[in-house]
Amino acid sequence: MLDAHFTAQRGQFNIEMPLHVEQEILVLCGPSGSGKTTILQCLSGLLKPVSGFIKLNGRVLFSDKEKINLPPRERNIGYVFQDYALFPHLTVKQNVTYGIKKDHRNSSLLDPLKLLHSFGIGHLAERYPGQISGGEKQRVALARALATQPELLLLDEPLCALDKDIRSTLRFELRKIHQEWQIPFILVTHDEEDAAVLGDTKMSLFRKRTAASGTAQQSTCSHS
Ligand SMILES: Nc1ncnc2c1ncn2[C@@H]1O[C@H](COP(=O)(O)OP(=O)(O)OP(=O)(O)O)[C@@H](O)[C@H]1O
Repeated sequence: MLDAHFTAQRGQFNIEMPLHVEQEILVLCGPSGSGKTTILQCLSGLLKPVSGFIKLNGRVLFSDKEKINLPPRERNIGYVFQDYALFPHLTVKQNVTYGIKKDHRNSSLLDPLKLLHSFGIGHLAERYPGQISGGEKQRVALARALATQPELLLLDEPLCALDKDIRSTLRFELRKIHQEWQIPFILVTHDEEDAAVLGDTKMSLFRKRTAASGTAQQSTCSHS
């Protein structure tokens, strides 16, 4: 379970974010620049919030009062980036193996090939990212993120680069993966259909101008 309430700042932009996510898919929606990526970056440890706290399954990841700010590698959070961020010089199998913690690499439970087969891409193990399609890259990125055995999975626009048919197949697969892994997912999307099909809960972000100069921006949110 994720429990968080923090504020963050990016230049003239600031946001206050209360979050409570059980084993569900929370969809974050909002216009461009409303702070969706900023929220994922704070949760994953790539950006330090200004104040507040972030707790995952009772473990404090960030707390300004307790002066705790765990680095990304100690947070146990999987992150699937918008452009998938696969290593182009590593094969599909090596990309997934990279996600497996060193002391688990010999465990049969986390066999990268088994993981690839469970995503229907076992036959692509020896190919490089430049030799596979967008939908296949998306599956590799998911397999790599889940290979770390995360307690929370963050997905930034995971389906945006894909065409309509593969998009609906992958929506269904994402829901299946979520049921199998039983961890909270936070998914950012601009797409109403993604939000409706994938989200157990939806949080909408809104931008408003706050400073007299009209340059400062603040985001607020509402749940549905
Ligand atoms: N490195 C940065 N320095 C200064 N301001 C930034 C930086 N990164 C983002 N911002 C600003 O922070 C605000 C929120 O950006 P963020 O990327 O979180 O929005 P988003 O909702 O994810 O947008 P999009 O849907 O376009 O990806 C925007 O106003 C943006 O201009």
